[in-house]
Amino acid sequence: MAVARSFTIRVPATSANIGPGFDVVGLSLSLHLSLTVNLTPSAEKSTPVISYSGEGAHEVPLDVYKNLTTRVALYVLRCHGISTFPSHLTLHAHNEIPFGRGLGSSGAAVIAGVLLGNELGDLNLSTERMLDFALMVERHPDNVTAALVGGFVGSYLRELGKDATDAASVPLSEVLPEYPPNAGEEWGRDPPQPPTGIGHYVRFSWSSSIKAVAIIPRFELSTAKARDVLPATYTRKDLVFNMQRLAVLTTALGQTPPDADLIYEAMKDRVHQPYRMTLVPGLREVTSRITPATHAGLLGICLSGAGPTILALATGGYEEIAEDARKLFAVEGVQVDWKVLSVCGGSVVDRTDP
Ligand SMILES: Nc1ncnc2c1ncn2[C@@H]1O[C@H](COP(=O)(O)OP(=O)(O)O)[C@@H](O)[C@H]1O
Ligand SMILES: N[C@@H](CCOP(=O)(O)O)C(=O)O
Repeated sequence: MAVARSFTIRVPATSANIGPGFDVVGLSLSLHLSLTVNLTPSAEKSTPVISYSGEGAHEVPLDVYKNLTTRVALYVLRCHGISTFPSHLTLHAHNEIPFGRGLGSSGAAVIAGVLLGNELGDLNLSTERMLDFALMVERHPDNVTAALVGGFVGSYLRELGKDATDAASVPLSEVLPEYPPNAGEEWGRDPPQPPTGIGHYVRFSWSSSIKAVAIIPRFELSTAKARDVLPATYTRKDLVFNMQRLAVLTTALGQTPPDADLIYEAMKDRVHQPYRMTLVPGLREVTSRITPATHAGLLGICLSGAGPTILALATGGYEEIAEDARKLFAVEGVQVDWKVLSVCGGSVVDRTDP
């Protein structure tokens, strides 16, 4: 019988897009989802026990077949021929990442699940392979890549051949079935294996003088809903507008001292933010009225991920930026909380001997 062991998994929050980099760039930020995992292998079968504290505690399912993290872990295990969780598994999640605010809570839950599956199955998967698994669930690479590898990261999805495209396009319900097999039965169909090498990434430099002020409205906006408002096609003018800015931004945020004139303009976007204005009252006012001219220290300001959080990148003046954003949101009837965050490292697994 395997020996008892425990380990922890720590995954950061992320802010995706940073203005023009829709579905391309992400930043890992200093709020974390932490899992403490204990295993006391035993011949007796038992269902894993999950406990949970922090953000989302009142709404997150504690059933392993419904919880996003454990469903992803089970998907990874099943793809390696392991159809159940080990017996006597207890899992405590402590979460600092608010749900549905554009700070990558679901991406963090998915990465935590991939890391959990990798550890429980002793699979020794490479970072690239773990990314493949994450991308079968969260199908835009910006959050999951930044959450896994950390820092300021750009990524693309490889163009897949027909078979690999079909494999990567199976419905989420087949990747993550929400039900266990009946007692004594096996799972039905084999889970869809991720194609190899779906996502590719590069880490950009990040100036350590820059902090991120997250202004977090007290309402949730699901990423799915915020993607539904986006158009299917764009004009060449709008695409060129974004590509010009993104090319400059990825280098400008690594320079010390950062150039506010360059960055403020380079964080503008025409691909997602204009369409999401209707979903985030106050977005237009906050992003247009808080500028380097009105707020010393501000470099640029944008919607964080799919929103509703607004991310201000700055070298100082954090409280003034956040409090003025709070007042602008209040005019629209939106209450907010705010935090000053640092760009941090990626996910960490800490194995401790019992
Ligand atoms: N730690 C977690 N454990 C389980 N499910 C989670 C966790 N974090 C997020 N989720 C799920 O992801 C949903 C939020 O995802 P999404 O709409 O993409 O917003 P965002 O990723 O911007 O926070 C939550 O409502 C919840 O269902
Ligand atoms: N590129 C995605 C990013 C979604 O990030 P989230 O943190 O809101 O889940 C998008 O803009 O839809």
